[in-house]
Amino acid sequence: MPESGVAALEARHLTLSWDGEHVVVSDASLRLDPGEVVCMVGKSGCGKTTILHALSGLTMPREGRVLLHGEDVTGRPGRVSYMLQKDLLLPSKTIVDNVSLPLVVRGMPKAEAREKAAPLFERFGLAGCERLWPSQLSGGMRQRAAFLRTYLMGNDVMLLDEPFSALDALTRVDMRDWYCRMAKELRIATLAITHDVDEAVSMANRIYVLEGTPSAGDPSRIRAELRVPRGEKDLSSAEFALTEEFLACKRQVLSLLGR
Ligand SMILES: Nc1ncnc2c1ncn2[C@@H]1O[C@H](COP(=O)(O)OP(=O)(O)OP(=O)(O)O)[C@@H](O)[C@H]1O
Repeated sequence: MPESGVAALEARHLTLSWDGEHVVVSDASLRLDPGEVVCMVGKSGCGKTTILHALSGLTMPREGRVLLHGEDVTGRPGRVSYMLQKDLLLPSKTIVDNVSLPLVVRGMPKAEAREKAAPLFERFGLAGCERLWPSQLSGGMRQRAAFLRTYLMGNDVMLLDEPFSALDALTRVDMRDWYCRMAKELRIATLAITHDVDEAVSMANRIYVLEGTPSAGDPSRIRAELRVPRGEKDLSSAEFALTEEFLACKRQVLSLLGR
């Protein structure tokens, strides 16, 4: 159940447009509670990334507000952690310098930033990788480094744009499990965009389904908010994906998407 207290991140009645004229997303309200993983699915071009931009403060909504732990952060970037589709690690920096970059950019001396990042390497499955170059890591390890850098960027709210899409199928399954465990332990509230319905249902506590075709003048809105019936057993995402409950929920999402 959503917690009754203040949401980690809340969007109230967002109406979004790129040019101030054409509405891409209309009246979208959503919330993330501390420590929960929420996914957002919808057809290509329906406005998922547009919503993440507004939630991250990179763009100003035409209408509506964004609240971070109850504080109005509408149009104020740098308050939540936002990870783009590509890992974008800088090839000329070691992993420790890549992940501590957000702290250095904010003015922290390099040595102090490295010290702050160091204890998290183990938790992010990167122990021993501090001095390696991005090219020496596998795709999954690079993605872990990107998660750690994103985590150091802000606070306990992560916005992820298709975080696992560049990984091979098996690595993706492992990474979903790892991410969900790690996010639960660190109480990171996550909103992840994915095109993969299996991924959404296997990872999320809740799923927002978007509908609409803004390019055809039909602004997107949140069609449904589904609670994923994960049960009390604390199954990993891979284990949950083998249950009847998973299949029933997947059918429901696919039907809402018109498939
Ligand atoms: N920088 C931009 N300037 C103008 N229009 C944009 C910009 N970015 C996106 N759009 C338009 O806004 C609409 C929503 O795009 P958005 O990228 O948010 O969709 P999406 O659901 O994330 O798509 P996908 O799943 O393909 O990544 C599209 O019609 C797109 O062409």
